[in-house]
Amino acid sequence: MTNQSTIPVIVNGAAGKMGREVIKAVAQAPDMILMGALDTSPEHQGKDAGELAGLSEPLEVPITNQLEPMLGYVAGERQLQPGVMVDFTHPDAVYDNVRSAIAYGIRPVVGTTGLSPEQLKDLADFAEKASTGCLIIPNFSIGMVLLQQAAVTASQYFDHVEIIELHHNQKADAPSGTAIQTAQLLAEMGKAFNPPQVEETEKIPGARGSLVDEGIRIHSVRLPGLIAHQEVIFGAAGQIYTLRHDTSDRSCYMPGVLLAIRKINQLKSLVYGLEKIL
Ligand SMILES: NC(=O)C1=CN([C@@H]2O[C@H](COP(=O)(O)OP(=O)(O)OC[C@H]3O[C@@H](n4cnc5c(N)ncnc54)[C@H](OP(=O)(O)O)[C@@H]3O)[C@@H](O)[C@H]2O)C=CC1
Ligand SMILES: O=C(O)C1=N[C@H](C(=O)O)C[C@H](O)C1
Repeated sequence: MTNQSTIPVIVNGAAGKMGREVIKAVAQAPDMILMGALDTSPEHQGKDAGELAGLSEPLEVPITNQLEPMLGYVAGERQLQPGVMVDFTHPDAVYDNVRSAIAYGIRPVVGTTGLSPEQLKDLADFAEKASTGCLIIPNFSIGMVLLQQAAVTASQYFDHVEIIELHHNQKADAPSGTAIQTAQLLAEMGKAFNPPQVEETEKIPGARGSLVDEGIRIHSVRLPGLIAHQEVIFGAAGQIYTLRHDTSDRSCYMPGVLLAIRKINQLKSLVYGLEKIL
């Protein structure tokens, strides 16, 4: 049953690991309706999004790869709230998807990682000009927001820190979007970390991980059996302080995704990070 406060949602990447979770969460949300399910994978075209997501009843929403007609269809719906596109696709696709959605007046809620700083800046300019909300959220779990807050606090007292992120081996991008965001948050503290203690030589390139903001290093592990995990390790004379977040099920991201869908119509520009809308 829909009414004027119902939010129409398109899920992009609907056949993927995250897309299927989002389909289930949206289908169960009383204030949302799934209006479109997009995915480019040929083997899933035409399948019912609900059945693919493991729901007991079909949602009568077939998977399609036709992004622009879908955006136009939802943009033309005048009896409901403005449309939202949730994107969990691929680092190579997300930039174009977001531009297209904004061009149609559909608000993007983006979980896909791997956007470059230049792409992020360009999308921020585009959203600003269109006066359209756009949420880019590297990690939708509350546990990661809390870990990052604890890391920012610890960084006031520790000068040495390294980040290890561990993920399943189907992940396309490295380092993870979350690790990059964590390093950025620490870098915003305005100090240089890890002052060199000796002259280091990497005997094998990459042995010391990737050097990102303000001297912070990120190490990426990819293994079957993992889902998504991150450690931020602070060191000082005689002590180690380790923060760790582990996910055991992708449902952990759904409260954050639903919150973003509900909040995005209050925004008129691009906002980066779940912590900004909590
Ligand atoms: N922000 C967060 O909290 C989280 C973010 N992520 C991120 O979300 C993204 C997706 O992750 P995950 O679900 O695990 O990945 P999957 O590979 O399981 O799913 C992605 C799906 O998108 C499809 N796809 C690829 N390109 C397009 C396109 N142009 N248009 C529509 N569909 C497309 C893929 O099809 P095919 O397989 O045929 O390529 C696949 O079905 C990653 O960037 C990941 O890092 C993941 C978890 C949490
Ligand atoms: O690919 C994943 O799985 C995840 N990707 C995001 C990232 O790159 O940070 C979020 C989470 O780590 C899971």
